[in-house]
This record gives sequence, C-alpha cells and structure tokens, in this order.
Amino acid sequence: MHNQLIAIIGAGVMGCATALDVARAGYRVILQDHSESVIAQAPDVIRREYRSACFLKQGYGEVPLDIIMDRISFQMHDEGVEEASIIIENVTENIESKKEVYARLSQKVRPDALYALNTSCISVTKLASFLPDPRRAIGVHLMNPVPVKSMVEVINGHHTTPETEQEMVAFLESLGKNTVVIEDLPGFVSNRLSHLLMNEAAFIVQDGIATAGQIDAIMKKGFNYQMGPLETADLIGLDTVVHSLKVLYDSYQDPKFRCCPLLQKMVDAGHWGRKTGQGFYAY
Ligand SMILES: NC(=O)c1ccc[n+]([C@@H]2O[C@H](COP(=O)([O-])OP(=O)(O)OC[C@H]3O[C@@H](n4cnc5c(N)ncnc54)[C@H](O)[C@@H]3O)[C@@H](O)[C@H]2O)c1
Repeated sequence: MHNQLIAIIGAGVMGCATALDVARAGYRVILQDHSESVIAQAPDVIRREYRSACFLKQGYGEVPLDIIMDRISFQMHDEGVEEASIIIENVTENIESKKEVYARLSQKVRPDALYALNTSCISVTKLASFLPDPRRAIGVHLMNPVPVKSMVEVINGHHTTPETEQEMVAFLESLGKNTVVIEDLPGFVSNRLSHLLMNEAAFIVQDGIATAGQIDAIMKKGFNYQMGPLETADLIGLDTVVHSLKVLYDSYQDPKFRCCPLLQKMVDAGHWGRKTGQGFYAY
C-alpha cells in the first residue's frame, strides 16, 4: 500500500471509476462531490464498476473489493485535501464549474501538489490558467471505462514542466496505465476525432438513413471498432458529448463541430445514455 493520498474531485462516471483504479493500486483516496445524491450512490457505482472490470479484465479481481472500498473516503466536504499529493479533477465538462472548483481547492491544496485535469475537450492551458501554479498542472485524459482501458492521453499545457510530466507519467504507470504525451489544443487527439464521428452518426439517425444499431453494426463489423460511435456516446453520456462539441465549436470556430440538433434534443429530454437508462439504446 502506498502512503500517498490522492484527492479525486467529482464522483460522476469518471470520478468513481478513477477512484476504483487508484484505490486498487494501493493509494488512499478522497472522493469528493458537491452533490449529496452522487456521494450516496458512489459506493454502489464503484461496486458495479469493479464487478464489470473483473468480468472484462483478467486479474482485476486479485485485489478484493472490501480492501479497495476501505481505502476510499466518500465526502462532500474538502477535509483532508490539504494532505493530498495529487488532485485529480473530474467535474462536469463546463469551464465555469471547473474554475469554481480550482478557486475553492487553491485555498487548501498544498503548493507542491500536482493537478491532473481530466477534460474531454477544454484546453489544458486554459484550465491551468485558473490555478495558482500552472507549471504543476497537466491534462490527464482517462478513457472510459477507466478500469478496462489502459491508454491515457496526457496533455502538456503551455506551462507544464518536464518534472510535472515525469511525476504524472510515473503515477499513471503505477496504476498500470500506458501513456501517450501530446501537446495542447482543444479536444486533443482522441476527442477531436471521436466527437466528429459520434456527431455525424447522430446526424445519420436524424436524417432517417439508418438506426443507431445499424450504424454501430457497420462500424464494428466493417471497421473492427470494439464499440460503435453511438454506443460510445451513450457510454460517455450524451450531456458530456454535447458539452464537448460546444467547446470544440467555440474553440475552433469551425462548423464541422456544430452539435447535431438530435443530440441536443435527447439531452433536453433527459435521455443522456447509460447514466439515465435511455440514450440511443435503452439500459
Ligand atoms: N464520461 C466520459 O466518458 C469521459 C471520458 C474522459 C473524460 N471525461 C471528462 O471527465 C470530466 C468528468 O466527466 P464525467 O463523465 O465523470 O461527468 P459526470 O457528469 O458524470 O460527473 C461530474 C461530477 O462533477 C460533480 N461536480 C460538478 N461541480 C462540482 C463542484 N463544484 N464540486 C464538486 N463536484 C462537482 C457533479 O456533481 C458530477 O457528479 C469531464 O470534464 C469530462 O469531459 C469524461
């Protein structure tokens, strides 16, 4: 067991799965969220993630669930965050929410702590500009589902130092992750490409050309994708996909990133994908 304490802020889809992976690797974890219902549900979400990871990834069950759960403190307050050597920020894909969280944490977090900023599309340089020391912040784009996906896209912001990069890569390797370190522009590599595909797939459904199932089948069987673009959108959360498309559109001012109206309509209707039980598919 490591002695290090890791604070994970935001206990949604990514926060819970990340807490599971980090605690499984032997770290003590604070999992914080401002929503009472999210914190109340988080232990069950983690238990489900663990069972699914044991099914999908050989050896994942070698660390028993009760040991992992004992390492995680579920909380709505920030107590203990001052002890953390790494802060992993996983809050909603909205610049104002993230900015508010950084302002709050800056009062408490120790000056030598590292910030791992988990964002789908927002520029890491922009996010780091809201922190007291942007040299110690770096983009850590974990992939969903975190326990199953070993790839992490690591993004150097403009001020990120080589020491920060080295420390963060070493931490991620201690979780069993593989990293690819790239430079910063909104959407990075993965989401600049994947969001175009998911958005265009939604346009195809809207145009009445094919169903979600047909599109996903073509991409899986014809192009060897493990998951189709609309299954992926449901897994990510359509709310997050729409937020990300807005960030891409605003950042590049390029119409290719305009959000498909059907996606926006589904979000307005509360059909956010797996997390609400209904998206392009029913769960
Ligand atoms: N979902 C994915 O597949 C995926 C993949 C990679 C990266 N990301 C990125 O990770 C981040 C989190 O995504 P998610 O899918 O977990 O979102 P989510 O909506 O499931 O969870 C976000 C959580 O942040 C919490 N939150 C919001 N404001 C807060 C505050 N001020 N203090 C504490 N908690 C607060 C919310 O209550 C919510 O529980 C986003 O930036 C997203 O773009 C998501």
